[in-house]
Amino acid sequence: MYKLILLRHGESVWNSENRFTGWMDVDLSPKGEKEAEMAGTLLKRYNILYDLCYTSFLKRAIKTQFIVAEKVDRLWIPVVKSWRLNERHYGALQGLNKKETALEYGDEQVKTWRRSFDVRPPQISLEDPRFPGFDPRYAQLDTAILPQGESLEDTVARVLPYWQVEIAPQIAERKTVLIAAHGNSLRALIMHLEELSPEKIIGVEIPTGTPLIYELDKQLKPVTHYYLE
Ligand SMILES: O=C(O)[C@@H](CO)OP(=O)(O)O
Repeated sequence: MYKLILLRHGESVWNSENRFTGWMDVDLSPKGEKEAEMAGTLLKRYNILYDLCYTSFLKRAIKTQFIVAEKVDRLWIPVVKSWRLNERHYGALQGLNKKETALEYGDEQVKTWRRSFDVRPPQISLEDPRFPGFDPRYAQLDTAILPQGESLEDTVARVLPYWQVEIAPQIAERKTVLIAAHGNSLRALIMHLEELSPEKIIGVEIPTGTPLIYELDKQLKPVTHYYLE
């Protein structure tokens, strides 16, 4: 059996303030740090050791995996970072309070922006300071591929090639992989792993800082999955 650990970062400061976050590089809240520690404690308790870690370019995920690695005393494990594991880019919604946005645009509209498969949030312009082209961490990338606001479908389109080309071959070599990422980049991956329809993925929510274990067969199809608690 092949094992994969999916871990959404611990609660961020903007999670606690109920703000759309996306590619904004928001730190963990004190509660989020505790959640990350707990995730490490659980992996240790169940003796689920990993050989390789993938994370995003965003500090809430990077710090989460670091705290976990410290807890399981595996700070030496290789960590590979990729922008492709970043959270879904929330466009012009980034920074707004979700409740206030619902009061202004209605619950249905906000639900559509948050959970529909193919509806993009309002886009940011190329001049907007939130455009990733201004951020040195994306300087190596062609600006044409940098998002101005993504749907889940767009997120799947950038996460999936990374899974197929980089991560899946490592698992096939019997490495246990930890992916420390984000609510929607992990939903994108789960949608692929479980072959979920756009209707089915709407109902999938991933809690912060809780290890989700997938046991996979030789074809890397899920046999079972469960959260550690
Ligand atoms: O704000 C965000 O970036 C995400 C994750 O916190 O929010 P949502 O769950 O609404 O997609």
